[in-house]
Amino acid sequence: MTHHIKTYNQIANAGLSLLDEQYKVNAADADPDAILLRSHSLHNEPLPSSVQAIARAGAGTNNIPVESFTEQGVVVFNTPGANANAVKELVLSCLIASARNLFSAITWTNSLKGSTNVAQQVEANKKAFIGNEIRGKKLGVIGLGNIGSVVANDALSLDMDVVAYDPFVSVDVAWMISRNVQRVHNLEELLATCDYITIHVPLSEKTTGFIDEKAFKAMKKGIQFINFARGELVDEQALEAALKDGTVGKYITDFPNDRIFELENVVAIPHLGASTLESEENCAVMAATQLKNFLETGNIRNAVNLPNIDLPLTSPGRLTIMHKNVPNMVGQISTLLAERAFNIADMVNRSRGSWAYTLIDIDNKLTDPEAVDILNRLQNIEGVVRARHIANGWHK
Ligand SMILES: NC(=O)c1ccc[n+]([C@@H]2O[C@H](COP(=O)([O-])OP(=O)(O)OC[C@H]3O[C@@H](n4cnc5c(N)ncnc54)[C@H](O)[C@@H]3O)[C@@H](O)[C@H]2O)c1
Ligand SMILES: O=C(O)CC[C@@H](O)C(=O)O
Repeated sequence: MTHHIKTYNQIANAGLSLLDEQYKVNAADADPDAILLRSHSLHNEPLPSSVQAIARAGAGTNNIPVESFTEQGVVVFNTPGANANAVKELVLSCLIASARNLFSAITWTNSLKGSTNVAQQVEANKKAFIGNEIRGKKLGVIGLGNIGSVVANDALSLDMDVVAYDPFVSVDVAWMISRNVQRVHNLEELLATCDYITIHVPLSEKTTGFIDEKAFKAMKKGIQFINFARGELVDEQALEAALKDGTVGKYITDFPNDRIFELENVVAIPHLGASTLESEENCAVMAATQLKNFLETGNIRNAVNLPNIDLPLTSPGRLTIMHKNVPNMVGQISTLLAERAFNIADMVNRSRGSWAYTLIDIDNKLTDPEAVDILNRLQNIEGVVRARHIANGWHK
C-alpha cells in the first residue's frame, strides 16, 4: 500500500528519507493521507477528506485548527523537545547580547565603515555601549516546558538567579528542573522582581495577549523581555506604552511585523529559534517517524489531540476508531464486530479530554468489500469521526 504525504515548508531530508518506497511525498498532492509541515498556516484552508493525520515538525501547533480538524477525524502530531536546545542556545545568546548592548553596538560599528580614524572613534565612543553582566541578575522564565526548563537550568550555570512560573508543569519536566530554580505560584511575583524575562508558553485562545497592560505595569523598570514563543502572546499596544515609559528597556522578539518595526528598543529576529541543522533534522525525523508509525500501525505517539497508544500489530488486521469520549462506544463497536462474526484478538481504548481512540485487532483477514462494509458501519455509530482498517502485510 502506498501512503501519500503532502509537505509544506522546507522539511529536512533526514526526515523525508525515512518515508521509503511505501510513500509518495509530493508538495502538490490534492488528496494526501497525511500532511507534514512546519509554520505554514492551515487556518482558512480547505482540508481534503483524505487527510488522516498532520505532523508539525516543531512544537507550536497554533498554525493548525486542531479542534475543527479533530472533529473531522484528523490526528495532529507535534515534536515536543526536538528543537528545545536550538531555542535555548539562541535565548541565552540574546540574553548576553542584550545585556552587553551588542545589537546596537554592532549597528553603530558598521556605520563607521569607510570613515577615517575608525580605531579612535571606537575608543572615544564605546562608552555609549557599556553593558551589564548577567551574573547575579534575576531571570524570570514563564512556561517551564521543554524549552523553559533547559533555559532555566542553563541560566543557573551562568550564575543567574532563576525564578519560574508554570501552573501546569508536567511531571516529566519537573524531574529535569534544578531545585535551585525558584518556582513562584503567581505571575506578579515573577514580574515584579526580575531583570530579564523570557516567555515559553504555547499560543492559544487562553494565552493570546497574556502579557498585557497589567503584566507590564507589574514589571520592574528597565526590564529586558525576550519572546521566542509567539508574537501574539504579547499585547502590542501595551508593549508600545511600556517601551515608551521605560518599563521595558529592550524587547527581543523572534516574530517581527510592521508594528514591531515602528517601535524603539526592539530587536527583531526572523523566526530563527529552531533554525539549526540539528534541530531541523530532529524535528523532521520525529515528525516523519510518528506519521509512519500511525499510518502503518495506527499507533499514536505525541499527538496533541489524542492519547499515546502503542499496541504491537501481530494479528491479520486492525481497526482503528477515533470517536467522542462518551459512554457505550466500545459496547457498540464490539456488538457490530460480533454481528459480523469478527473475533477480537486484542483491544485498547484510551481517552484524552472529550476524544477517545480504540484499536481493535481482529483474527480475520478481511476482503476489500468486508473492510468497506465494516468501516461504513463503524462510521455510522454516532460519535465516531473516523474508522480505518489496516491489513497486516507481514501476517502469514
Ligand atoms: N521561535 C521558535 O522557533 C520556536 C521554536 C520552538 C517553540 N516555539 C514556541 O515556544 C512554545 C513553547 O515550546 P516548548 O517546546 O517549551 O513547549 P512545551 O509544550 O514543552 O512547554 C510549554 C509550557 O508552557 C506551560 N504553560 C501553558 N500555559 C501556561 C500559562 N498560562 N502560564 C505559564 N505556563 C504555561 C505548559 O505547562 C508547558 O510546561 C511553543 O508552543 C512555540 O510556540 C518557538
Ligand atoms: O519550523 C520552524 O522554523 C519554527 C518552529 C517553531 O516555531 C516551533 O513552534 O517549533
